[in-house]
Amino acid sequence: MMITCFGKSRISGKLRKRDSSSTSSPPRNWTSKDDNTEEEGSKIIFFGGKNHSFDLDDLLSSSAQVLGKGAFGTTYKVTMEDMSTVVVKRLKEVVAGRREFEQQMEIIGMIRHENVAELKAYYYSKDDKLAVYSYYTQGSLSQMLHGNIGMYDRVPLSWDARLRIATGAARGLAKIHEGNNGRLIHGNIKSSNIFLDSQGYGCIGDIGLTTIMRSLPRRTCLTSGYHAPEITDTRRSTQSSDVYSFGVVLLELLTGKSPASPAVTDAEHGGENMDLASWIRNVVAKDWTGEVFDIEMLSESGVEDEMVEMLQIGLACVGVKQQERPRIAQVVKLIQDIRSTE
Ligand SMILES: Nc1ncnc2c1ncn2[C@@H]1O[C@H](COP(=O)(O)OP(=O)(O)OP(=O)(O)O)[C@@H](O)[C@H]1O
Repeated sequence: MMITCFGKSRISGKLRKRDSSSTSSPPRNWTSKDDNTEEEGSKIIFFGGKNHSFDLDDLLSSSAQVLGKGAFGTTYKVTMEDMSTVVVKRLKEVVAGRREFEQQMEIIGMIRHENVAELKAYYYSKDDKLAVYSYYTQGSLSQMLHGNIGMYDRVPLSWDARLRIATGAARGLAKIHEGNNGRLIHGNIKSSNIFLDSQGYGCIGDIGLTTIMRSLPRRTCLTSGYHAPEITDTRRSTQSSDVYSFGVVLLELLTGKSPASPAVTDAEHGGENMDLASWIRNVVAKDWTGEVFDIEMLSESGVEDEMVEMLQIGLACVGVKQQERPRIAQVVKLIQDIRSTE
């Protein structure tokens, strides 16, 4: 194995062939030791200086647990021998060639911000594409808002906690939009891609994959509740469509409702399912604003004005006309102004 250190090390190594049975949940070694398929020129690329706590062999021989399967592949929590933990995303449906894939990863790898999940390393071979991220122990915002219902009690999220999550996530997205000379987009902002740091601020994960992956089916976009109405090809997402998706997350934080959930119905339209943004526009137009907020926060006193301010920011973000949506830097400022101490 050859290691060269130029701030970012390139380590040549072998990636054992993908193991299609690696989707079981119990911790296990996720590649088979005796499968030594090697592809010439394939190497794992690390970011962030030469002090890596693991290399490719460590990664491949570690226990992995499936965290979930998303549109872009399977996500594993990998625990190394030294007990450090990373998240490895095994990407499927990559449509970019090696060069475009590497260029995109280089752009993402440059982003270092406390509210953005760090891309630690990536790997590209004909059969396998991996992205390695830092692991967030507290799970995603989606799990916090909607998880584990019926199994055991969720910890309710206070308004303060939600405000912090929104503040951090907005800062993270603003940093992402500064990437690639101000042209970088995320393309898949949603609550399962937002995590919490140790102080409870939101952090954005899964950066920059959308443009190198196959476009999501139109139906998925229509039913997810997160995609801006103008998006017909997710590879052509824009910063403005990111702002729309971020607005949906704000509305999700305020209402506690999942944008993809059929629980969002409109009685006046015969109980028809409608997306979260449309439902809230409807309710607000009828001047029933107070009724949209998550009942979990109803017992908190003196916060309704702040929630109404956030609702206005969310509604501006989910504007149907792209040109009327604010830029994310403006959204950061508006959210910070809700409470000047944040
Ligand atoms: N860095 C991370 N730390 C902790 N949990 C993570 C991390 N990245 C992803 N997860 C969790 O792993 C699970 C699977 O994630 P994955 O990204 O594959 O799917 P998704 O978020 O549901 O959909 P999509 O592929 O569209 O992003 C989700 O519950 C997600 O919140």
